[in-house]
Amino acid sequence: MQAEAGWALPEGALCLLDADAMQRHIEAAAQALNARFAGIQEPVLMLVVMNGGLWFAGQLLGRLHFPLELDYVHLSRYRDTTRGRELEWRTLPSKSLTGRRLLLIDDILDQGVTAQALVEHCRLQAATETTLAVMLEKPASCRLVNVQAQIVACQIPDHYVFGCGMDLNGLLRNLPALYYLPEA
Ligand SMILES: O=P(O)(O)OC[C@H]1O[C@H](OP(=O)(O)OP(=O)(O)O)[C@H](O)[C@@H]1O
Ligand code: HPA
Repeated sequence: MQAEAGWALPEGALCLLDADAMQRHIEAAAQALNARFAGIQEPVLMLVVMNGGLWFAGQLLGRLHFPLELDYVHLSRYRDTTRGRELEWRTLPSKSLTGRRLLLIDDILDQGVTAQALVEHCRLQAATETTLAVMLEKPASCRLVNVQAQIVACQIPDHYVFGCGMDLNGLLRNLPALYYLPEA
């Protein structure tokens, strides 16, 4: 099966959301963020959760109309597999979070372990306020811990998804649409 010239999808891969649908969901999320931060004076510190949050953050950036600074954090649980394991902190933000209004940008809220650890880190660093924005949210029944996203671009069923910044065994993050393998 071929998504577009040059991209060979794995056998059995199905499209969950095409590129146009993804852009519509991202536009709606950008509008929700613009409404949430309308009129702020102090810049929001936007923290991209690498690697998966990079694509969503890139899609959002040109659509956000409030003052912001950009930084990133790198956490990893899946490490080129489709199963979450222990959380590894790879890179902490370079800017101080103390007293800052934070906007965390991640690709997906799945079991919630990554997001919960990050939100807790921000709380311990005495951030003034933390907003978690995710591109995709799986059903609450997937969560191992209690954590909520304030902005969700799109709700999806419980499949391992890839494309739009998310990998399948380390690859295919550059697909502009969202795919899944029914048996994975
Ligand atoms: O809700 P959870 O079950 O904790 O999973 C969500 C996290 O898992 C993925 O990161 P991953 O460990 O795959 O690293 P990556 O972003 O570099 O692919 C994804 O980008 C989220 O950060
Ligand atoms: N796809 C890609 N990365 C992920 C997923 C997923 O479904 N869940 C957690 N990290």
